[in-house]
Amino acid sequence: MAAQIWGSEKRARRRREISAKIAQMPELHDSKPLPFMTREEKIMESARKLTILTEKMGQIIDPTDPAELYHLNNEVLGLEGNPMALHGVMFIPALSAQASDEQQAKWLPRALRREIIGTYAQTELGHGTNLQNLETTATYDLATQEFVLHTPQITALKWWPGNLGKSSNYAVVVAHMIIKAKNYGPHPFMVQLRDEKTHEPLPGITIGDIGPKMAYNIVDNGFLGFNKYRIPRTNLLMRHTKVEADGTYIKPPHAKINYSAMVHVRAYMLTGQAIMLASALNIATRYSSVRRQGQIDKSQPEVKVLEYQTQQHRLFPSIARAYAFQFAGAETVKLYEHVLKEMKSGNVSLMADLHALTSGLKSVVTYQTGEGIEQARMACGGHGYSMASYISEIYGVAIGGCTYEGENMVMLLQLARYLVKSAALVKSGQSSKLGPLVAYLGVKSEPTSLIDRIPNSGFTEYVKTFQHVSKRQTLKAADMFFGLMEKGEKREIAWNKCSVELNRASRLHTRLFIVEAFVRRVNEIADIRIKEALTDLLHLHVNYELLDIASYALEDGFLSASQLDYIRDQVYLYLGKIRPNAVSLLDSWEFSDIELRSVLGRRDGNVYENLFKWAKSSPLNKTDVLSSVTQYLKPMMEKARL
Ligand SMILES: CCCCCCCC/C=C\CCCCCCCCCC(=O)SCCNC(=O)CCNC(=O)[C@H](O)C(C)(C)COP(=O)(O)OP(=O)(O)OC[C@H]1O[C@@H](n2cnc3c(N)ncnc32)[C@H](O)[C@@H]1OP(=O)(O)O
Ligand SMILES: Cc1cc2nc3c(=O)[nH]c(=O)nc-3n(C[C@H](O)[C@H](O)[C@H](O)COP(=O)(O)OP(=O)(O)OC[C@H]3O[C@@H](n4cnc5c(N)ncnc54)[C@H](O)[C@@H]3O)c2cc1C
Repeated sequence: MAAQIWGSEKRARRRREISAKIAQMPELHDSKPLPFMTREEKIMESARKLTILTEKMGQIIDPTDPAELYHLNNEVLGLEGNPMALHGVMFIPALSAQASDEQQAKWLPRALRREIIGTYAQTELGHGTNLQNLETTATYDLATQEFVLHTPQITALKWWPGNLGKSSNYAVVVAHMIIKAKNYGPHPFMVQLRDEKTHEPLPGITIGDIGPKMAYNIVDNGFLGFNKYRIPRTNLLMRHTKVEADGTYIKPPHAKINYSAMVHVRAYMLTGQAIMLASALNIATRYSSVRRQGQIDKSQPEVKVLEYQTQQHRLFPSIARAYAFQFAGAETVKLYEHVLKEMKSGNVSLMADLHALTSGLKSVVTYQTGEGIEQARMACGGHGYSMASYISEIYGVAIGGCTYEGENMVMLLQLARYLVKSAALVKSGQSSKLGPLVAYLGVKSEPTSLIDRIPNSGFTEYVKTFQHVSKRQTLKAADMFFGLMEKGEKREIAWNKCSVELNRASRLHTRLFIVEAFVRRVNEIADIRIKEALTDLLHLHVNYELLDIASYALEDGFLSASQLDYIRDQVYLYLGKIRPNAVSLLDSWEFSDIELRSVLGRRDGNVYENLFKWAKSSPLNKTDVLSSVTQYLKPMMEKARL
C-alpha cells in the first residue's frame, strides 16, 4: 500500500531507508518537544538542524530528488516551517521558470549551494489577490540602465512573504514595471536585500518579521519596503519578458507566464495537504483504537471508541479523501511538469487548462483537508485539544493553504471563468472544441441516474452522476450569467451576481476530477489485496461524496429518494467494511513517530503513559510553586482571609 501512496516500491523503500537513517542521527531530532519551545527557540532549533542538513544531506537523500527532499524536510524540520521554507518552495522554482539561461547560470548554483537564501515577495499590506493593483513600482532609468524599486505608501509594503523577515538575503520581488511612463504590469525582479557578509539590510531597504501567526511560526513571514532602491536592468527575470538597454519591451508568449511560481506551489501543495490530512487521521485513528469509553452492549466491557459508527463516520470518509487527494495530486504534478517543460520551450497552449485545474483543486483540497483535520481533532475528545496530540498545529498549518497561493473563493472563480467559456462552446454547438477535462460538458446524459439499477456497473454510474450534476450546475450558472448580461447588466456586475453559483460549479467540477483520479488509480492496480482494500475505500468515497452533494442530483430528479437510501446504506456498509483495515490504511503512509510529533498518536499505543510523561516534562512543572502564585495569587488569598 505504501508503494501506491508514494508512487512506487522504490519510493516507499527509500522513505523507509531515509527515516531509518534519521532515527540514528540524534543531532537531527527535536531537542525537546516543539510545543514547549518559544518562537525564538523553535527558530533557533530549526536553523541548527538546517545547517546540519546542509552538511549531511547527501549522506541521507538524493538532494536532486524533490520527493526525498520533502520527506527529509518533514521528518527533520517538520511542518511548522523552517528558515529556508520559501527558498525551495518558490524562490528556486521562480528562478528556474522565469530567469534566462544566463541569469540562471549566475544565481541558481549559488541558491542551490545555499550561498544565498531567497524568498518570493509579491503580496503587499494592501493587496494580495488583485495583482494588477499591487503598488510597488520598478521604474526604468534609461540613463543608468537600472530599475528603481519604490514603496510609495504604507499599503505598498510587501507583507507576508515567508522567511522574508529575518532569514532571506535575496528575493524575487514582484513589482509594476514602468518604462518611459508606461506601466507594463507586475513583473518579477531578482533583488538583493541584505549584505552577504553582515546580513544587515542594504541602504534603501526596510525589512522585518510580521509577528506570530495562527501556526507556521518557525517561518519569519516578513514586511519589506523600498526607498528608491536601484537594481541593474538585468535583474528583471528575462526568460519570457525582456527589456533592452534602450527601454524596448519584448512581451512574453503568454500574459500570465510570470505567474508560474504560484502554479508550481498550487500543483505541489495537494500532496502536501494529503500528507497533513493523513497525519492527523493517523493520530486520531490510532488513538481511537486504544481509547475505551462506554459500552455498545451493556453486558459487554467498554469498547474502543473506533467501534462507534459515529466515530467511523467522522474519520473514514476523510481517510478516503486523503488517498483521493494523494492520487489526484500525483496526476497534477505530472501534468505540471509536462506543461513546465513545454512552457520553457515556448509552447503555452496548456497553461489555461493547468491554471483552471490547479485553481479548483487547491481550493477544494485545502478546504476539505481543514474539515477532516478538525474532525480528527474532535474525535480525540479532550486529548485532541492538547498540544500533545499535535493536531491543532497540523490544522493551523494546513488551513493556511485556503489563503496562500490565492484565496480559495478567488481561485474557484478562476476555474469558473474556464467553465463558463466551456459552457459557451457547448451552447454554440462547438463541443468538439472542449478540452479533455471538460469534454463531459458536451455529452448528453441519461434522463436519470442508473446507480443501483445496473448490476456490476462498478463505478461507472457514479462517475456519470457526478458528471451530470457538475454539467448541470455549470450550464445553470453560465445561463444565469449570460441571462443577466442579455438583460443589460455589465459583465463584471453580472459575474458578481452569479459568483456563488459559479463557485458551486467549480467545486462540483473539481470533486468530479478527484473521484475520477481515484477511479483511474484503482483500475491500474494489479495486486489483488491492495485493489480490494482500495476498492472498499473508493466505494465509501463515491457514496459519501455523492450523499454530500445529493441536493444537486435530487432537484432535477436525476436521483430518486430510493437511490439516495441505497447510497446512504452503502456508506454504512463500507464504514463497517473499512473498520478492520482503518489503522492499517493510515499506518501504510509510514509516518515515523519523529515525523508525526504526536504523543497521542505514537506507534506503540502507550497513550496514557506517554501523556503523563509529557505533562510532567512541561516547563510549568519544573517547580511546585510558580512565581505567579507567590507574587499575585498567594497575597490575594491571604488578603481575602484577613
Ligand atoms: C514531492 C515534492 C512535494 C513538495 C510539496 C511542497 C508543498 C508544500 C506543502 C505544504 C508546505 C507549506 C508551504 C507553505 C508555502 C507558502 C507559500 C505561499 C506563497 C504565496 O502565497 S505567494 C503569493 C500568492 N498569491 C496569489 O496566489 C495571488 C492570487 N492572485 C492571482 O493569482 C491573480 O491575481 C488572479 C489569477 C486571481 C487574477 O489575475 P489577473 O492578472 O488579474 O488576471 P484575470 O484578469 O483575472 O484573468 C485574466 C486571464 O488570465 C488567466 N490566468 C490567470 N492566472 C493564470 C495562470 N497562472 N496561468 C494561466 N492563465 C492564467 C485567467 O484565467 C484569465 O483567462 P481568461 O481571460 O478567462 O481566458
Ligand atoms: C501562511 C501564509 C504564507 C504566505 N506566504 C506568502 C509568500 O511567501 N509570498 C507572498 O507574496 N505572499 C504570501 N502570503 C500571502 C497570500 O498569498 C495572500 O494572503 C493571499 O493571496 C490572499 O490575499 P489577501 O491576503 O490579499 O486576501 P484578500 O484578497 O484581501 O481576501 C479577503 C477576502 O476577500 C475576498 N476577495 C478578494 N478578492 C475577491 C474577488 N475578486 N472576488 C471575490 N472575493 C474576493 C476573498 O475571498 C476573502 O474572503 C502568505 C499568506 C499566508 C497566510
